[in-house]
Amino acid sequence: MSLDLSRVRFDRAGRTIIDGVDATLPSGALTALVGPNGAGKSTLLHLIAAIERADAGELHFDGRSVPGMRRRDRARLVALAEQQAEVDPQLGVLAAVLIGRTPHLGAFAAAGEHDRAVAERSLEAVGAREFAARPIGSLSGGERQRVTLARALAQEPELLLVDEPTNHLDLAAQLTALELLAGLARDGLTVVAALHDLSHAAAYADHVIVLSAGRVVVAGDPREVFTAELVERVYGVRAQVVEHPLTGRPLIAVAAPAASSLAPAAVAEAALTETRA
Ligand SMILES: Nc1ncnc2c1ncn2[C@@H]1O[C@H](COP(=O)(O)OP(=O)(O)OP(=O)(O)O)[C@@H](O)[C@H]1O
Repeated sequence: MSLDLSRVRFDRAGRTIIDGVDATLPSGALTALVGPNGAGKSTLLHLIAAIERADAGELHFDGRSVPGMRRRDRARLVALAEQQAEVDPQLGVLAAVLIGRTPHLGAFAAAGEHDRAVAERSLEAVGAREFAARPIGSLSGGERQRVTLARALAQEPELLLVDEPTNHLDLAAQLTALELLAGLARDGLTVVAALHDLSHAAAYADHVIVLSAGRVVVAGDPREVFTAELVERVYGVRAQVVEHPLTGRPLIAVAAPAASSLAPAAVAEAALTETRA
């Protein structure tokens, strides 16, 4: 079982934003989607969730076409947690998480005891149970981020997509969120997370996909993918990959390049040129 993307292309405003992406994301694993700003990470998550429709190509999960599914079936299969989720600030946290149960409710049926229990369990999992009775609008950015993830978990999906799950979180909360995602993957959930911190991706992901300018530069085991040369080429920074003194995982140390460095657009083009070569 896997999530398979084949020649996926997406154009917007006369530009090709996702440019022929081929990728196989293993199921029951945490895949990190990394790449510079504007590489297409969020767009790719939107295409996988079928919030946006690809202009070409195919997306299959476990052999089933995700965009081709009935909306309700898809909502049971895939959940997307992203920061920009619009929620009424007056809405209580538990009620907001219960929205995640919608695909599991019968037509016109209200959430029942089971749904409430799932919502509470989801809040518990992200360490946000104590906020259950508060209005969403009263939470800090990091607290809200956790509630967004809880809502996606309450959906009980097979495929969980998370856009920048560590954003707004303090150091300990970042690690807790990543541990949670890695733990869910170990329990069988297929998790795809767009991440900016390459060391986080190296420490927690089973599989990594490096995107640049809408194309896959390289994909595979993070211990093999993250080389200094790759990081320098894709991000235009100086890099060294060393062993993390506490965990033994790869730690990607970066520094600004000399003043004569390439401009970001040239870096993206250089990354892809080398890939094609
Ligand atoms: N509605 C739109 N109209 C025009 N261009 C868009 C639109 N949505 C996204 N883009 C462009 O598509 C590209 C990819 O955007 P996307 O948000 O997927 O990148 P990202 O890798 O998630 O970036 P970031 O790390 O900054 O969040 C960017 O250049 C962006 O400006």
